[in-house]
Amino acid sequence: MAKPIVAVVGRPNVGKSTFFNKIAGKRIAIVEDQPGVTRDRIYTEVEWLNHKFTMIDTGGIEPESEEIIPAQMRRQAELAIETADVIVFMVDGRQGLISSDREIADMLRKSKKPVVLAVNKVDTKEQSPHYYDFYELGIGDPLEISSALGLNMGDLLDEIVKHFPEEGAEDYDEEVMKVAIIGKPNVGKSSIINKILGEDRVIVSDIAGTTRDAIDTPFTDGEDEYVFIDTAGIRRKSKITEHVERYSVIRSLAAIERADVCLLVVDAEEGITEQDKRIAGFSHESGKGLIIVINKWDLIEKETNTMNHFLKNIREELSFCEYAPVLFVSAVTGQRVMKVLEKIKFVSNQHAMRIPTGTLNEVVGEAMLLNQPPSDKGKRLKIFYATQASVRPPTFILFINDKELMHFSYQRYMENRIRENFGFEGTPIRFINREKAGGDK
Ligand SMILES: Nc1nc2c(ncn2[C@@H]2O[C@H](COP(=O)(O)OP(=O)(O)OP(=O)(O)O)[C@@H](O)[C@H]2O)c(=O)[nH]1
Ligand SMILES: Nc1nc2c(ncn2[C@@H]2O[C@H](COP(=O)(O)OP(=O)(O)OP(=O)(O)O)[C@@H](O)[C@H]2O)c(=O)[nH]1
Repeated sequence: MAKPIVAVVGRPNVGKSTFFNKIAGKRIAIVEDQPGVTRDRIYTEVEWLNHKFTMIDTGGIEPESEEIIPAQMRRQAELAIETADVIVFMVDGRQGLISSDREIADMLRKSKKPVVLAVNKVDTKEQSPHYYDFYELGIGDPLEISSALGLNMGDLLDEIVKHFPEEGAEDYDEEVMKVAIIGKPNVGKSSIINKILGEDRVIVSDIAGTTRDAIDTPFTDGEDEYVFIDTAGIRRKSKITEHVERYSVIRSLAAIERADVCLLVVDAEEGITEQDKRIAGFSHESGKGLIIVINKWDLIEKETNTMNHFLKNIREELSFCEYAPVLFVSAVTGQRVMKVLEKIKFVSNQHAMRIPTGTLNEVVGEAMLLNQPPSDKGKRLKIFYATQASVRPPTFILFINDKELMHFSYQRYMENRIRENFGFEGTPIRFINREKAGGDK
């Protein structure tokens, strides 16, 4: 099930960043510490009452000129409408209702997306003098909060999670391979899609009962069913160029959430950029399969080892996702483009692979014999038992004597042993360490 996305919108200065930081800084925000992952405050992972979701910050509007603000605000609201499952619309309880609030409210209402109206800067127990005015916006009951003081955050989060899609409300059948094609503008995403679709593949135009058909591209290849997620922006003929990098990253995040496998397309001439690292990092943290596609390979002058040099550089720049296969393609000449589909199918299978418990424990046991678990103050780490708890991504539970003794490097070693034995190419692997009660300590 795709993790829901929540976006916060509102005019400048109502307190969106303060709110975001409050939520992100709280204990409810879980951010795994993975070395090498570029992070900034475009998104944060939140867990509330057993609901996990991604909250995105559509970002500050540069107060360049009075005219530019409404246009940017509209763009922000549009982006939230396109990408989010629930929108938090924030207004200022001190300043009260102003015309640009109405303008955003109109857009949100028309979108029919669930919207939670947050009246911010209510720092005391007293109601905002403007409280009842906000009913005029036609978005239901306003909820008063103070982002600065962290008041009523729980009520707001309760309200947000109430609007999430039902568990199991999936867009597509289990066997459909959901693929997000991500990457910077102009790297050749649509050229690759068109090349793949151009060959003998059937584009399925009518998938009944989904609202997603306008933005996705489902197709079949023989028996195999695929869907390219959120291709509307990519395939649109006349494109509105996404000037703000943040917006294009947010769009990628939304596509990644809904996908199983991500195809990160990179321009060979440009190499890996900060933006590529950011979205690859998100794919990794979201536990998706990942394939790196170096496109425009026709433009590179090749000497001996050119490919190896590239590969080395990619591994350095994207060290946290060494598992991702790399393909060198040209959408223009068609070189190796058909390998892309093959790889998607392969990675999708790896992502969903299950290892029988017996076999897994043989490998874990052997790994412990080859390289003794670490010890501290005379106490040695013991792994009693391992089991694969879930797929997509493959997640292993290790029953151990003491969590303190499990070091990152040993976990890494275990991961490598598991990969050597079973593959898992293209997918991240997760471990959960669980102390075994009453175990032999
Ligand atoms: N009193 C009070 N002030 C707040 C509260 N939340 C935010 N502020 C203040 O409001 C101002 C604007 O807050 P920001 O979080 O930067 O607002 P924003 O909506 O992100 O603004 P942009 O980035 O310009 O879109 C800052 O001076 C905050 O300190 C609150 O709950 N109470
Ligand atoms: N030489 C060469 N040019 C390519 C290749 N793939 C794409 N291009 C060119 O690169 C430009 C951008 O290609 P698009 O497919 O539109 O890129 P995109 O990533 O979909 O771009 P956005 O939709 O803006 O994100 C076009 O002029 C393509 O003809 C390639 O493999 N080799």
